Amino acid sequence: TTVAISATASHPIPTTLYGQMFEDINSGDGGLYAELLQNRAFQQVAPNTTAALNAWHAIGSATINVVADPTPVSSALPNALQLRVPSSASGAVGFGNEGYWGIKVDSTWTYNASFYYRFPAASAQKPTSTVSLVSSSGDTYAAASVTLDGSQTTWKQVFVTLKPNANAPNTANNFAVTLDGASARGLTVNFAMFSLFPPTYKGRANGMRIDVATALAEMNPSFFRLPGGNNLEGQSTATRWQWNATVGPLVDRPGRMGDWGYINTDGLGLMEYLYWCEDVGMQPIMAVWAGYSLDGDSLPENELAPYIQQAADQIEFVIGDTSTTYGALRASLGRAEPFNLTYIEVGNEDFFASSSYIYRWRDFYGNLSARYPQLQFIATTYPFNPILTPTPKHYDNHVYQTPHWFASNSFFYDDYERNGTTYFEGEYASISSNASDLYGSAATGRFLYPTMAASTGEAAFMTGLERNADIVFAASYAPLLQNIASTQWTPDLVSYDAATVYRSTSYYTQQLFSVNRGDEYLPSTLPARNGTVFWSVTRRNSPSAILIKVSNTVSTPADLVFQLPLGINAGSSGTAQVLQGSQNASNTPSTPNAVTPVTFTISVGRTVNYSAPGFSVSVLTVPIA
Ligand SMILES: [NH3+][C@H]1C[C@H](O)[C@@H](O)[C@@H]1CO
Repeated sequence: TTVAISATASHPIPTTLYGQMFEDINSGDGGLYAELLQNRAFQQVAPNTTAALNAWHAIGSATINVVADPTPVSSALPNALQLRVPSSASGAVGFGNEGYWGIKVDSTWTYNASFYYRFPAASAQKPTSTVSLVSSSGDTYAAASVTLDGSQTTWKQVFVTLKPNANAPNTANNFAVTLDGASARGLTVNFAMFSLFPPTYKGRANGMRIDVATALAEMNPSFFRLPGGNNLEGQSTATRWQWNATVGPLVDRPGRMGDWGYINTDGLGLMEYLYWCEDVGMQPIMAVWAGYSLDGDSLPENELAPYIQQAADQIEFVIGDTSTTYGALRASLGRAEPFNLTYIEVGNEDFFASSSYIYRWRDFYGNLSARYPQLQFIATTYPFNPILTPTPKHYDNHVYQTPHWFASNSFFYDDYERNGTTYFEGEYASISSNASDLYGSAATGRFLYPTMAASTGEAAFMTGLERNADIVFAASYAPLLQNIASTQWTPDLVSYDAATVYRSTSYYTQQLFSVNRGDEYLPSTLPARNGTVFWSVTRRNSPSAILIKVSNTVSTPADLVFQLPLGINAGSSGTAQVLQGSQNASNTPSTPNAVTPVTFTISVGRTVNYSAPGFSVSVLTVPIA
């Protein structure tokens, strides 16, 4: 196939074209958010239940129980862990936390631990507690002593640093707090708001896990959609995500039952998201809750006002100057300067509640755009179905489909009317080989991890996003992250356990496109709409180059001859970065590097001759003078 490349760009590649969709779907707690202790503050649990002790266990003859403390550490955290030492105790007594399905012990790290304690009944005792990192088989990697003062009947926070003396061979390790039983007989001590942090990405306080954050940053993302997805919406109005519950001291954050079946600590809150965006160089695409929750309830129009106000307050917190109420709150939390914000997403997937969105959009958009005319608002129903007023300038399209669908819909946006509307392809992924059961199990075709069929299908679709980037301003694969020990949705772009990050074939696909996006689109001979090989050509300003992306979605190699535009001064060689594997090849925890990009030199003349291997994603870089 010969592909003639035009010298005249048709449209710029928006700087926002590639980014990330985030929500806590085992992606925040136990994932990107670096807190190592699970159920660290006994949030949203019923006292005196076994479930309240999730991830905690007693050590020695101690008994532990989650109690509703009569004088709680804060109104947000009513529960405490109560340790009772039997009168006959001897040896170590206390409790441990297993982390998020394990704790990585790294001897190069300094861990920061903290907790609150108080004695419900004053005691003359001043027992020494040992705070430690121990293997489940009893090896102590790090330990520090903290005296617990029996006269302390009100809450006192203590801090220790832990420096392991060795790397643990695996993640079967616990955080532990113990007393010497013999010297603590009969004592009762209450504890609250534990925390154990490793070093964080860019050293940010209350920040992100370095290895996961690094994998995400290495995609060169330009935006970060937050806080969801379904996890914005709540199973009910009462359990929706509320920005104001996620900012301020951790001890004041109540947490919430997330929409993926587990409690969110909200330690990763709005301010942490915004600092994260800055640390990586992304702009937020920030969602506001818009009156619909996943139980199917839409608020009636006459009840929207307080929620519109809460959304306005959320925006004020982000961009208000310090003379505003919530700009001042932000300043009081250490950040006087407003954050960068352009895009607001109004709700999530409101095609599930299109009829109420007619008034919900009208009122949320109407109020918020009047207050913040400089912001861009994104609607989440199907484009122009139903008709919304005022007419949205932007829509968020989502699609979960088969590899074949993606390869067959590379021209999805070519047929879109050019009427001033621009589109956010906010969630897309090849998730199953079974078109008639997309959301089924692995047994019926669901992908547990992306495969090369999935990734080349996505890449074919992405060449279409670049060709139509005059109306597509942003695109992101979803979901972004999963903890393989507790998964809510597959496949995901990046997977991890307590020790290791696994980059999928779709991760490398996203990375190849995002890192090599170029600045303007160069039209070229169109691929066949119903073909199997797809390409996109862009020009990059600095360093000056022509970038040719190719996806081959079938097993037979594709011989391509790219005719460089006349008048450009290409050198005699370029590079090819190629991700290639068999149809079902996949990077998994057992085969983490089955398919990784390789780079090699290609010869360049008036043409670039390239044979795209079967099931491959390629980026050809042709430097131009
Ligand atoms: N059902 C998907 C659509 C929703 O917006 C996300 O939360 C889910 C996983 O990406």
